[in-house]
Amino acid sequence: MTISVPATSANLGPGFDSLGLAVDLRNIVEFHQSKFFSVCIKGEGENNPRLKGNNLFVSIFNEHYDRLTKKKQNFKFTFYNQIPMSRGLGSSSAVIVSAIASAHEAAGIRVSKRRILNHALVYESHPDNITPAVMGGFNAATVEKNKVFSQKKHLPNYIKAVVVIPNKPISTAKARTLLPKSYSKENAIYNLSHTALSVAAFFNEDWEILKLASQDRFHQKARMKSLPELFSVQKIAYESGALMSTLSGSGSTFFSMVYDEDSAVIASKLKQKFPDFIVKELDFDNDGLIIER
Ligand SMILES: Nc1ncnc2c1ncn2[C@@H]1O[C@H](COP(=O)(O)OP(=O)(O)OP(=O)(O)O)[C@@H](O)[C@H]1O
Ligand SMILES: N[C@@H](CCO)C(=O)O
Repeated sequence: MTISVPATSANLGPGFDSLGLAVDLRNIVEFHQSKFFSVCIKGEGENNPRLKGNNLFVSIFNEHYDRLTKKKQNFKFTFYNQIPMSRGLGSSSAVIVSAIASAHEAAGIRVSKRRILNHALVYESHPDNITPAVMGGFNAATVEKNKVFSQKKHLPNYIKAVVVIPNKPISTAKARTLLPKSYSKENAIYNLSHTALSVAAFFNEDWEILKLASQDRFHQKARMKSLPELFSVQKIAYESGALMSTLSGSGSTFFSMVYDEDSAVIASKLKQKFPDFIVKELDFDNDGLIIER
């Protein structure tokens, strides 16, 4: 059985805890029943001894497998990880979604994507990463009574993502403590109107308005101060022709949306200016969670 889940970029500027999209960078897990429990990791996290034992995936998998089957069973898991951890590309969401989907498959229970998404909400209370991780594409999402309500837009292949991944991990939990406890009415209206405009722009494929629509007053500045090079990353991305350029999730990655034809030039300028950071040109992902039986 193979389960794969894409990386995601959340917030997209003003849409704090509500907007997100999926990019074509995946964590894949293969597993089968076995006499002994074992974990083999290839790619991101392969040198991290903490992931070899009862990691986030394994604990969520066991919780759901035990609940669904009322049985204990050992599995051999092999992970092929492409999503860098704690860089704002939704590594935790990918792991959560993958573990829940894997447990249902292992138990022989077919379940809808919507139900997997609602289970994921138990482990990550904001829906902006878990929704595109499950559904793919661009998503606007909210939570009511412990359920995710979301709308998806398929992203066309003539736009691409350019992500700049600094060598500094940022924990989401810690990055959330940097934010103000309250916002002024003026700033709340600013973010509300820019989020509304962003959603309309995505659904109408009006990419040129995103530079303006994706401005934010809730979280980016406070978080970017912990890695001030990000202000230059954003400036260079815009000078080179990016359609929008925003902190990805809680950072440290910076996400830019670009026209396909500009992608190589923008990525090469960013690589030249930030040789210590990883720069990747990525397609958007419209599939989300994929289960191969
Ligand atoms: N491949 C993995 N295997 C097991 N656990 C993982 C894996 N990737 C991430 N995690 C867990 O998720 C944590 C990182 O989650 P965190 O929310 O801080 O970052 P992120 O999801 O990468 O960023 P963001 O939510 O801003 O997009 C790690 O410390 C680890 O506990
Ligand atoms: N909306 C979340 C995304 C990171 O998981 C945040 O910015 O804290």
